[in-house]
Amino acid sequence: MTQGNVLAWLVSAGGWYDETALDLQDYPGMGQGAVALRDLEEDTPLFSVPSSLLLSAEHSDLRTHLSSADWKDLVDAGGWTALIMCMMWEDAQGERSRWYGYMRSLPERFDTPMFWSEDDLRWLEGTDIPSKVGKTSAEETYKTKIVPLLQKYPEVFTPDSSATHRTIPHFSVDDFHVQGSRMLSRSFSVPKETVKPDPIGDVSMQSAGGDDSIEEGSAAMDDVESANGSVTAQLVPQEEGQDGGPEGSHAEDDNDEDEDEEGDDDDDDSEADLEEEVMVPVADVLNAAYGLDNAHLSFDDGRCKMITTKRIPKGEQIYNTYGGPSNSYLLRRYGHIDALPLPPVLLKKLSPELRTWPHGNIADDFEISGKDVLEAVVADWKQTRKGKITEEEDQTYQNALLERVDRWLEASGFGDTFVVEYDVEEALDEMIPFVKLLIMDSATFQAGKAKQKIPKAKIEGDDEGKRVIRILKRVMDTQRQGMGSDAKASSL
Ligand SMILES: C[S@@+](CC[C@H](N)C(=O)[O-])C[C@H]1O[C@@H](n2cnc3c(N)ncnc32)[C@H](O)[C@@H]1O
Repeated sequence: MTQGNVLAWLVSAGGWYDETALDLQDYPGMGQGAVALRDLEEDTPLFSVPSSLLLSAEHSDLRTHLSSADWKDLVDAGGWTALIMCMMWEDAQGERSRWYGYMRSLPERFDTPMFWSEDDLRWLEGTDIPSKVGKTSAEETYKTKIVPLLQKYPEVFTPDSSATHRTIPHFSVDDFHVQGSRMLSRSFSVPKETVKPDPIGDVSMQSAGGDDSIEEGSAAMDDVESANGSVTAQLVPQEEGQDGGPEGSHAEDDNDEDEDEEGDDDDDDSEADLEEEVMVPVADVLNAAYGLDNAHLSFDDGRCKMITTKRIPKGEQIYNTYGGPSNSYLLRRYGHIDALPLPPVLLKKLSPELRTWPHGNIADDFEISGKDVLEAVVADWKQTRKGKITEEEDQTYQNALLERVDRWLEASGFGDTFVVEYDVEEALDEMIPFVKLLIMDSATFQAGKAKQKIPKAKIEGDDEGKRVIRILKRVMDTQRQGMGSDAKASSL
């Protein structure tokens, strides 16, 4: 089945779409997308998907084939492991799966860095992307959580003879990556009540997991309260830079940000406990580009409904929103970037050579780790001492810095990563006090500690101010050098 007739499948499975309003077609560089077949006014319903067709760990019948304990283990593996396993299983069910037509429409190949060669990945060095791809941790999850189940339940995990639509072997590690990537680039986060255990399927009551036991990742899509009170969902990150994915379970990385989406971080309980990661058939055929969204998915009356949010002239593409994330996020999860004309106010901030290609993504950012700042402070200190430092002095200095880092983490309300956007003010408001705290003399540090104070984000023209600027410049230079050397290495 092609994506074109996933619409026909939707109707046959109990969904609805307005065949006078939209169809699917290929868009160069984007894959398939939806096109308006006539002028569409704002608030025009395009299609609706009953909640029973949302593909979630709760809705899949897989759990009825495992013992309660094994299902619970799978769910407790965190993140999206259970859903990815269910997707592998549903795909291998062939015609027996309720989602057969949908599964057949999903891509098997992706352009995301997860599938790049080592050589190509070198182009990303100096960015935060390689550390977040998490291929190794995904494969570890596959080995420790998936393989034991495949071995224990060989009949359950034998593909049906009708499941011939795949080129990648069912239940292989490649399948795990493919389903994980499908999920990363297409899943929605919906209110948990939308995905109650299957209302029409034959899910048994033996699940040990139950609704609340599914660990959620932070949302791939954001749920917000719409004007009419229904809950809406976007294919987006909850907040900029908070990314990751199925990968605690599947693929992403081991860093803090991703722990959220992996569901490993239970501290952030409120959203996670209320939301469930699901695949919403057909809603995920819509592409997105910054500022072009003209339709939105909402949940109302037990159905997901795609509705236009603007007038869409006949022949125009119908876009959802992925929430306007940065290009690094887009590339990692979706395999593409937004390269739109940058507004003059941002262009002015770029160096002349960057202005020669005046395109980009206004949500772009990059991360500077506290460790990089620390290293710049140490390098600056060594330079001012002209290298005349004993090992003992070095140790004492580094220990003092660590105490200050602890103080920063306790008292500043900020973390140990600084996110720099086009508007650098916010990052500087965090980095300047951090650097000042690291370089201040011991008496001032102790006095500030006693008064529970953190330095202000203000630079004076005195020696301290000059030193702060020198250190920040060093941090930026180091970042830039990292990128330059990657490009050189890659072109060899
Ligand atoms: C939710 S799916 C949309 C349907 C997809 N085009 C397809 O053919 O299945 C998201 C994927 O569509 C593609 N895509 C979406 N928006 C895009 C854009 N603005 N530019 C390039 N590719 C885009 C990316 O491959 C992304 O991973």
